[in-house]
Amino acid sequence: MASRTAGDLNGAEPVLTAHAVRRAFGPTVVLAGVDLTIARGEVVALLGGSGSGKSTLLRILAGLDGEAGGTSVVHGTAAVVFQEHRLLPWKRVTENVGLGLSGADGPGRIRRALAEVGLAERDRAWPAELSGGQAQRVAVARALVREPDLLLLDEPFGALDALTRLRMQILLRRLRAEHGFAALLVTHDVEEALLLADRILLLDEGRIAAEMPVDLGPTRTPDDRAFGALRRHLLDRLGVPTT
Ligand SMILES: Nc1ncnc2c1ncn2[C@@H]1O[C@H](COP(=O)(O)OP(=O)(O)OP(=O)(O)O)[C@@H](O)[C@H]1O
Repeated sequence: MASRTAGDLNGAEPVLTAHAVRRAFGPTVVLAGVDLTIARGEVVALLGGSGSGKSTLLRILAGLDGEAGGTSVVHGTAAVVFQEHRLLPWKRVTENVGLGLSGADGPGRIRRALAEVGLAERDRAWPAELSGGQAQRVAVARALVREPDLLLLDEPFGALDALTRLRMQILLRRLRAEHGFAALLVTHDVEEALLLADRILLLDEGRIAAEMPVDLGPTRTPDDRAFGALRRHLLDRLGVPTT
């Protein structure tokens, strides 16, 4: 594990700074004081056991939880993608992507965002006519169209089959290379974290319990030896036996 803390970026400009984030539900303390900084353009994966508070933290950082303690600031625009696509069933794809978007360049931006996720031809479709993977790509387009500085991703591919999931991971990697957005990716999946992240954080007992840089380069694959070593290390840290 790296010696620096999750709040120290070695001088890089932050896109998100959160300090002493706390959240309890009744007597149960879920987040006991989380410090977190994400640099502009950095992808950070947040791993942790079921119920460790990952989604709770993401909702707080997205400004969706008014009850939390501490401070959290996004320096720019953030957009959220959840595990469920959350498209409005009574609006067509193009209207869903453009929801809340104003300005004369709106239609052009919507077209570009849909093209980037490979769905330019489905702009007139209704959500019910899409596959799970297509609907999730629309959700990604709806986030992209806002030209976010920070994407907050809560298990965005968790409900998809393995092949679609892999396609979405590759898509996200390409979009990130093209747009340079930062992201916080909540995931259960150690391989997904290693494929996509520059840095991995482990949430445990309401705090960032460990932090690990992922120095694998942009074209990493699970077949790389270094990838395998990091994978074993992380699973070990999460208490999952690998033999
Ligand atoms: N609105 C709520 N009211 C009461 N308890 C809640 C609420 N939201 C979350 N919790 C509790 O907070 C804890 C953390 O939940 P959270 O969904 O953040 O975990 P998680 O790490 O995202 O889990 P998973 O990986 O299983 O999705 C759980 O014990 C959950 O029951």
